[in-house]
Amino acid sequence: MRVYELAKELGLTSKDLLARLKERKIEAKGHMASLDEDVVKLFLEERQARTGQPVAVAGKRLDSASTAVKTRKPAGRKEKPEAVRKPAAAPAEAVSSVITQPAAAGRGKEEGPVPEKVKPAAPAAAAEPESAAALETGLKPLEVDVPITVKDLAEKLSMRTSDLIKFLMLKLKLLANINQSLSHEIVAEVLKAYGYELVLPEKPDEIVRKVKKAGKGEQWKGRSPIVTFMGHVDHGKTSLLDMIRRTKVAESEHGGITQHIGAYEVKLPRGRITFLDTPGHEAFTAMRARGANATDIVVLVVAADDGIMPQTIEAYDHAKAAGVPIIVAMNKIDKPQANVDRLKKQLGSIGLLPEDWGGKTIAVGVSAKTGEGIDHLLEMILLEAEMLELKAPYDMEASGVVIEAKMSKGRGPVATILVQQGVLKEGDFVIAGYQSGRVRAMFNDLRQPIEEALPSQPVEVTGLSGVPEAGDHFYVVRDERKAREIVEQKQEELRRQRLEPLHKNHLRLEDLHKEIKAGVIKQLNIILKADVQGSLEAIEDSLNKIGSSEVQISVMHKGVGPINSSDVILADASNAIIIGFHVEADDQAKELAQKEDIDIRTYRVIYEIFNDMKAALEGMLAPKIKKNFIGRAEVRKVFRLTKHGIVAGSFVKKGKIARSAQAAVVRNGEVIHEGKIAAVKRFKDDVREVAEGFECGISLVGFEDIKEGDFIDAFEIEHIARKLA
Ligand SMILES: Nc1nc2c(ncn2[C@@H]2O[C@H](COP(=O)(O)OP(=O)(O)OP(=O)(O)O)[C@@H](O)[C@H]2O)c(=O)[nH]1
Repeated sequence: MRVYELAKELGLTSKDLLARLKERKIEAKGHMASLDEDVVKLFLEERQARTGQPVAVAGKRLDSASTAVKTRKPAGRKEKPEAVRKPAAAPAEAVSSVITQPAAAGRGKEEGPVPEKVKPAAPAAAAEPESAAALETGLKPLEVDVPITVKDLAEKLSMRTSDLIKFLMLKLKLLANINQSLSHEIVAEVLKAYGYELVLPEKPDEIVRKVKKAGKGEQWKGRSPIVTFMGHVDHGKTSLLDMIRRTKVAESEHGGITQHIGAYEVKLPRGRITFLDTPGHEAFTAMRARGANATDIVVLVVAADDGIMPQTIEAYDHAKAAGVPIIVAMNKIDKPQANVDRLKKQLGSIGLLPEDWGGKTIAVGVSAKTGEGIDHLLEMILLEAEMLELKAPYDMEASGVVIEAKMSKGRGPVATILVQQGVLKEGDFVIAGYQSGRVRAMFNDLRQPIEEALPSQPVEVTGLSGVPEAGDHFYVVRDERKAREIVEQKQEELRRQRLEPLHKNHLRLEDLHKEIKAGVIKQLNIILKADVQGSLEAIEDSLNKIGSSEVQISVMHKGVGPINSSDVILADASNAIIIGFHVEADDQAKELAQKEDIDIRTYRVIYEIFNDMKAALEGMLAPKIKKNFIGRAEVRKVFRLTKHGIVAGSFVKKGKIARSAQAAVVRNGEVIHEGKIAAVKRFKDDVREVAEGFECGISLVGFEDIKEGDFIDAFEIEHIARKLA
């Protein structure tokens, strides 16, 4: 862990922390200096003594089995289900907080968990209590592979299916049929009511990975840094990568034009660098969300003639969320319009003040056209890499991540993979995502056949049974029979996942208090989108005032414009809530948010945001009103009728438009009006609602400025009972 990271964790500036280190005669050269694990532990323990905050570090791993320092992963909720994560720290309520149906919010503790007529019978396969954690909660562990259908769960609990359905309906307010599959959160809730604690069986992958986890006995050696370029469109990522490849790879002993495999290595006198050619920050975050942390350093490319643009900030936030060090490449300095000073000032304004201006960010002027500054940039990358002291175990079976994969006509499935640990050898049997196979041939980035690939080395492999996905993990399995078994089980798992269970993974404001109480989160992550820059600042200012020593709001990303899918992906990866002020989510984002279960809240008034967030943080009450989207109509023609005033001749594109609903008028992605619907008409008749695919006339109360091309979104307002702490 480095000085600035620990400082951030402790809520200090790097300068303050350096001063404290100095007081204790602990040597640290600057904010980038690496700290001894014992030092980190010391500071964290002191904090614990002071504040009671556990000795845990957000998002960072302290790699040592010996130290008592625990790791907390901010985005880890998805991978680690409540019940297995920490039964002792996540008691009853934490589990019950994750039920999808908002109606469940009104459930009180006083309601007994076991329905009157549904008496639990002894389960068929209850395991013996094995852990001290289990003893504390008084629940018996029961292994259930989730998702599981209602029918199978009933069988497991030796109860009648109809009784389980009744229980789900009465107690969890879930309507489920017997073939409905239930997510682990719901299963955990059911089990708890019957005196059991959900224990998930180990996944085949995990078993193998556990065996493969590098131990102390392994031989750890240095490895080269893996670098990703990110930035605004057209700022020159591809050109820079090309320039580096042309000048550096072609210069190397092999010469000639190189083959593009989505990643390549550059050899320099001081060391090697692996460049990943990912298509953008969304891919970067999507990979990270799947646990494929394939990047050590991000180079943020900003064109010096254009300056910082929305996607620059987006890329920066994605890199920041990943906790990856950032180097800025100020590109296109050959252009007469390039203004490096202006760019440095802008960088300062977003928290990336360059070193030569007194800041901490390495910012290098480059030109992908003339090659100026490229050597310096590479040098800086290597310098940063040295600070990171990147290491990997070598003498073990290889594992890593798939960068890209495709089906080749002549060669079958071809995957570019990045070895992260161990040495991959020709003939190794590998599992990659849902595919497996023996490595038939391997090629380096120059398309030369090789027999071995070392950590940090990108290679193209052939021989897999099918095409894996980018971000999939791969690993070598010695026992081929076992490997096939694992792949079969994984495919079965995939099949079950596709059953799309009723589930809930992400944080909703309503759950916040319980999560805080359970010690699961201490920070409410927010992604903020607004129609204008001024509002962003005002909202962030007011949000910053809410936090207490116990809980805080952290704005992970903010930007002007509609909520897009990149925001949703970031929210997914960082377990954030999205807040829109005078903006709506675009269709893609809405769909993705629904799929990933991301909470998107839109507001018209700043103090409502403030109030909701404050209430949420205090854990006093859930927001009282919830807007449920029910449909969208596109305005095709606007009429004026003598009796009814302005009527929007519309076509219902999605869902339905109901007379009783609340309406929002959306123009160019921005909400310009919200209010009641006055009437919905089919031809001349007033109707209660109009369904998808039909035309209708809509008039709104107190709003006549409707235009062709506007959208009218209909919402049903749901009142949710207040919950007290
Ligand atoms: N003059 C000048 N032009 C550059 C430089 N770098 C890139 N360009 C030009 O800028 C344009 C965009 O460059 P790309 O490399 O495609 O930009 P990109 O960031 O990869 O763009 P996307 O992949 O679309 O996100 C191209 O026309 C390049 O020729 C540079 O240093 N100087």
